[in-house]
Amino acid sequence: MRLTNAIDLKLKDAEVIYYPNFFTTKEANTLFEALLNEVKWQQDTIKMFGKTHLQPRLTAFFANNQNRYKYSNIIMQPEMFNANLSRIKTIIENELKIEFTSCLANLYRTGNDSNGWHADNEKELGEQPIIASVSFGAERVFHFKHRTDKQLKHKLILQNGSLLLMQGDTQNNWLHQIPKTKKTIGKRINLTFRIIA
Ligand SMILES: O=C(O)CCC(=O)C(=O)O
Ligand SMILES: [Fe+2]
Repeated sequence: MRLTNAIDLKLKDAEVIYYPNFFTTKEANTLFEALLNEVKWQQDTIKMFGKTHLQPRLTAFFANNQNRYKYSNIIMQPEMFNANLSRIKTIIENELKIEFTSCLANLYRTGNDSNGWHADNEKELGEQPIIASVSFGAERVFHFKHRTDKQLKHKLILQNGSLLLMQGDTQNNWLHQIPKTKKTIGKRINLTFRIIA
């Protein structure tokens, strides 16, 4: 049921599948409210090109091991998964038949919050990172661009309750971002489940 209406994006040199109805709207709305209130959302300072900035969104990091996650010069120490995050993790694992260790959570407070062009290709994610990315709350546009073939771009809307699975060589060949938008929109929570060895 959860994997119905799957859309294979058929991106070149990548494996990206979008599951628009992974969670029902009712489940997604309930989880959105719960996570909004129970997660200790933080705004970290990142260092890029020698300058420090506040990240343009709030984040939190969870894992079932002690492994830290390092990116953009920040080191995130994991917290334990709470009950809702554990339930979400188990549902995803049972459907995808993949086990995850960690989850980086993002809260986009308004359209002015964003996530700049990047790939999730840190060494600790392995050579072909598998990332299962769940969205709750307001819809946001997600952009892909190929690293070397500049013609190749793709846009999709990440709907409330959807799951985006990125695997294979996706992170090696493509970058992704959540751009800012001038539209007045509500909050969005994104959970990216990862395997961090
Ligand atoms: O918010 C999203 O959908 C993307 C999050 C993301 O790319 C990340 O946390 O690495
Ligand atoms: Fe990412």
